Amino acid sequence: MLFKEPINLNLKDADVVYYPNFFNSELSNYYFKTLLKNIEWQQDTITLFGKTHLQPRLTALYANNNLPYSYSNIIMYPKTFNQELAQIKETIEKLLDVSFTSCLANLYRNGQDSNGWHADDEKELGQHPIIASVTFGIERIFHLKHKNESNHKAKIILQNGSLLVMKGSTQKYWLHQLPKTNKDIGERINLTFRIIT
Ligand SMILES: O=C(O)CCC(=O)C(=O)O
Ligand SMILES: [Fe+2]
Repeated sequence: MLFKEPINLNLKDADVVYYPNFFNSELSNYYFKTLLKNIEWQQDTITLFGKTHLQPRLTALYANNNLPYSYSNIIMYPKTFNQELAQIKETIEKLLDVSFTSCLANLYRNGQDSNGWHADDEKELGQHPIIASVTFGIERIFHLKHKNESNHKAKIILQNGSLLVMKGSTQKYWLHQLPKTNKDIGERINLTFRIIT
């Protein structure tokens, strides 16, 4: 394991830390290939302003409890962790000294797949949610913006094998997104470990 220095984004009203090479490239490539195959990817429909759309990415929910996760009019029911997800979860838990219950996985198939502006502030995540977000595969740009102060924003490239940790008041005061890109790029897997109670 390669624990390069973490980078604190030093955002106002937030606590966001980036670990560029949390997993080395060999292990990251192994996880990418295995998870692409082993995760039971699905594409849900979401309803926004009365109109139904396919979500612009594939998702899956895993957990060590049977609690569902609901957001944007979707309710997801978890599957039990497979071996790789359990291993990744444990590695991150050792670093952060927390126990996650759940993992919401995202598969961005190409540059046209995306994740719009949102905060992960659902009730079942609690008051100050900690979210550990891992990237495998093609790197993508990640945006953050303050909900009330438009001069506070950040952009970061989430590279293969990286870990981004958002905690404290981040979800209360900030939004984040993964925008589309017109670049002809391949797949990215994102794992967001969460505590759902
Ligand atoms: O793909 C990412 O890096 C972000 C995913 C995300 O924000 C989410 O699943 O809530
Ligand atoms: Fe999110």
